[in-house]
Amino acid sequence: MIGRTALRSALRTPTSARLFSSSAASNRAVAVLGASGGIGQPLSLLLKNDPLVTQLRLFDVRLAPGVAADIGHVNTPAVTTGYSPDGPEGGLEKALEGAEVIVIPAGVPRKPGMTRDDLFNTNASIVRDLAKVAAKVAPKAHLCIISNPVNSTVPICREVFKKAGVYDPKKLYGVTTLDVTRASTFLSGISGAKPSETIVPVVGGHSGVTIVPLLSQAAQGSSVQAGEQYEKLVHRIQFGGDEVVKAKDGAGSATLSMAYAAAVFTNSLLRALNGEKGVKECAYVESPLYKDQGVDFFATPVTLGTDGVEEIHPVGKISSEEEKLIEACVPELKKNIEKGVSWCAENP
Ligand SMILES: NC(=O)c1ccc[n+]([C@@H]2O[C@H](COP(=O)([O-])OP(=O)(O)OC[C@H]3O[C@@H](n4cnc5c(N)ncnc54)[C@H](O)[C@@H]3O)[C@@H](O)[C@H]2O)c1
Ligand SMILES: O=C(O)C[C@H](O)C(=O)O
Repeated sequence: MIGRTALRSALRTPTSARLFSSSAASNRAVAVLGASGGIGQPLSLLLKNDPLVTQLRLFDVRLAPGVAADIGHVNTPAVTTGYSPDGPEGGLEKALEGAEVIVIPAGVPRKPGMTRDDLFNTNASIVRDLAKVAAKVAPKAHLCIISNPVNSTVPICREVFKKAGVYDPKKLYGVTTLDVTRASTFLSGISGAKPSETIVPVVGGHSGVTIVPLLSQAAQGSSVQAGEQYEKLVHRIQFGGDEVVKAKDGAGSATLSMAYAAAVFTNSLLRALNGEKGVKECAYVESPLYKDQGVDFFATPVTLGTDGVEEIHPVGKISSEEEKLIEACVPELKKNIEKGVSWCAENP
């Protein structure tokens, strides 16, 4: 039987070095907007367990003080406060005061038969309104966008921040870590290698054909045979979200794996902000790589530093199959980005 001390230490010991890697402690205030939702709750719990988070501000239009009261009883250092629009703690503005990292999973999820773009009409205004307050109260914060359609909601945030005169392209990220997580899981299921050692860069955007896994760059990529096995794996990575939506049968989309992925991304960002060198994650950021084709945002591996995006890495050497995947990705991504930008112009 495990003793109390051993149990306590096991509970505190990272189960995944990747998830809970830490570096020098600093004061870091992280806000989660949409904190009571399917992603927001487990994400907030994981962030409460991240030693780099010193203040955790949870905002939602419902239930956030309750979620914060619950999570606040976990005996880790992050001071946790819940904020609702008309609560005594103050609303969104109060939640964002002094926030350095803002993670946004607010918005509606898909149901079977829907595309992520079908969420645009509802989520565009939710994200725009949250971004407006962030631009006013925490203009220097790093903004990590989870709300779908990410391909469009990230450009919407850029437009809001530009209009407020506070846009810094180094501090705006679409969180695509779940695609990388899935690619690692699915490829390791085939190769037999440990998932933690199976690193697959995933580039492009975050929906269907805009998700481009670069299996040729993974050490285990050669364990996948060209042809049907390769195509099935690519399809599974590109449409992994649909797999979960179907399995949940009307009750939403990926929440737990997304919370994990966002916690990984946030921890990487915090480590970089704290001065750790060489922290790299794939993220959907404003990028020069495909701008000549009208695509302002593109996910590739990005080195993070004390000011956010430090270096955007190119796609690198890819196979002819991957070239075709990028050819399919670019026009779709362009459409999604333009949709966000023009909607913002019409709905400032
Ligand atoms: N980027 C990704 O890889 C990824 C993965 C999974 C889900 N998502 C997206 O994340 C979003 C959230 O998914 P979910 O499953 O958590 O949904 P959910 O419905 O369970 O939770 C959303 C939460 O947002 C809150 N909310 C709505 N409007 C708000 C506002 N104006 N301010 C603050 N909070 C508000 C709701 O009250 C709710 O608690 C969806 O758009 C989904 O498509 C993205
Ligand atoms: O599929 C969805 O709608 C949610 C998310 O984008 C995902 O990839 O799981």
